[in-house]
Amino acid sequence: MAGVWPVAEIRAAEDRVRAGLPEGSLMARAARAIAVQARAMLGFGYGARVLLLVGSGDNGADALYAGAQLARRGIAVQAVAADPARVDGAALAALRRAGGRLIPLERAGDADLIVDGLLGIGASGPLRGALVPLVRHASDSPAPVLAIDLPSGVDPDTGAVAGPAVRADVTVCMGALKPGLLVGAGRLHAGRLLVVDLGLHAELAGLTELAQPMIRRLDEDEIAAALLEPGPDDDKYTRGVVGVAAGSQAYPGAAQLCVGSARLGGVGAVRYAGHAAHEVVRRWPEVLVTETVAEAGRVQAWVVGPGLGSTSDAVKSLRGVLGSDVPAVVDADGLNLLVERRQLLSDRGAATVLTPHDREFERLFGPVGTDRIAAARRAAAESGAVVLLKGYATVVAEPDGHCYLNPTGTAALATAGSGDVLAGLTGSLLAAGIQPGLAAATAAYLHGAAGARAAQDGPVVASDLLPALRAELAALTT
Ligand SMILES: NC(=O)C1=CN([C@@H]2O[C@H](COP(=O)(O)OP(=O)(O)OC[C@H]3O[C@@H](n4cnc5c(N)ncnc54)[C@H](OP(=O)(O)O)[C@@H]3O)[C@@H](O)[C@H]2O)[C@@H](O)CC1
Ligand SMILES: [K+]
Repeated sequence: MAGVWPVAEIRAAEDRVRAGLPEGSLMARAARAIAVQARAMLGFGYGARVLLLVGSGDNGADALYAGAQLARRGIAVQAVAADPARVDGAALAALRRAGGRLIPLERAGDADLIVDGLLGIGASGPLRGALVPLVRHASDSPAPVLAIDLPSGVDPDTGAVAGPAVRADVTVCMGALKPGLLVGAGRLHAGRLLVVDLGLHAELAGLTELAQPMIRRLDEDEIAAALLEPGPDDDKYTRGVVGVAAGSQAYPGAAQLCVGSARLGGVGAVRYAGHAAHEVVRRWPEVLVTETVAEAGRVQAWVVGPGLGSTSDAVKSLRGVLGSDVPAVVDADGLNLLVERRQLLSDRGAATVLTPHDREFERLFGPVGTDRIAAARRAAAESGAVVLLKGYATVVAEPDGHCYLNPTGTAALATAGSGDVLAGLTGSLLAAGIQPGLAAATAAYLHGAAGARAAQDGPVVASDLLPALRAELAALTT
């Protein structure tokens, strides 16, 4: 598990660590790690050309010290400063002693690697002044880009990109993950992430005095551990039964997709309740079908909403599910019906997971804005539900403020029916007994990984996600 830390907490931990170490030693470690990664990206040494983009803070100093190490290895290092009058003097002197040079942008030659040391966690607001042409230069160059700590132009806490921003191939992150590397546009700009251990984690854990960091990124091992494998004594009821109230005469496909993924999350059986029963059974003969939620019998969790429509029967299904005493996932039309029926949520005793995309979120909770983590947390606190805010990097927030940032996913998942698959899978993980926040985060992870797997074979449609999900689950649990 990786903790993800807001800038204020990273600063506080950094101050404590720094206090116990000789002056400059953290920066020396940072520079060493950057130089090692730069050489790995260059693939060769002598004669290679590196261009450093240097800002006026410590991010720029990191770049200059790393550049000095590269220059000592025979690499031709040029540095361009956003403001030559404000670069770190000692770091520039170190670069010069090693043979590197500070030059104006107009004289920068072709480079084999660009190092972005313009802004790190000291960034605030959109890029100003002289930084803009430097970022443009990096975008226009064919050279790969290594960003130090954070791609410049990305907000460290939210991942928002409000103007020009560096698009990195690799980001060497100092000390601890920041939210901006994992969420919003920042995830796209960061490229491959490497974290340099600067000894901050013990301090960060101590600072919060929490068993878990408030924001986490799940890794593959945790996902595998969350997927409870059935034991030899399990029957279809001990493994959990999930109910699906989705689809309608107009949208039977949503029911098929939602049921299709609900079958895969480790449950013993799926019950379907709705007007697409005929289509569901034709596609999935093992599913137990009824017309209404009331007739469906006992389940351990429900999914309600995909393709449900807005008829009086749709409202009945929603009421039936939310009136039950088992966990429920509400998606799509279910979310839209909730807008006028919020008391259905507040009256609930069991857990609820809401899975909105941005427009559905806005109808229920107001605009998402640029801080997706804050938006999901606000909605979770307000509704008392786990909120899974879909996006290129999905955010799952629990009512007490704990969050998961999903590391998997691809733009290929933005396709019709993809959300039906995610909702069904989330419901079956809930029915299998996984805690609501973890179930939602696990479903987002598997859905994203399945999307990436399916995309390897060409353009993805939602039906392709079902075999890809099976393959993903098999790869994780065997
Ligand atoms: N974490 C750790 O343990 C370690 C961290 N280390 C490193 O330190 C970095 C943080 O350094 P930092 O605090 O000096 O801030 P940094 O990001 O260089 O920027 C400050 C400058 O940017 C400017 N500026 C701000 N916004 C701007 C904008 N939108 N557009 C234009 N300019 C803008 C701002 O200008 P001002 O507002 O003052 O006019 C100021 O001059 C961190 O990311 C990591 O690389 C490692 O060395 C070792 C251990
Ligand atoms: K940077």
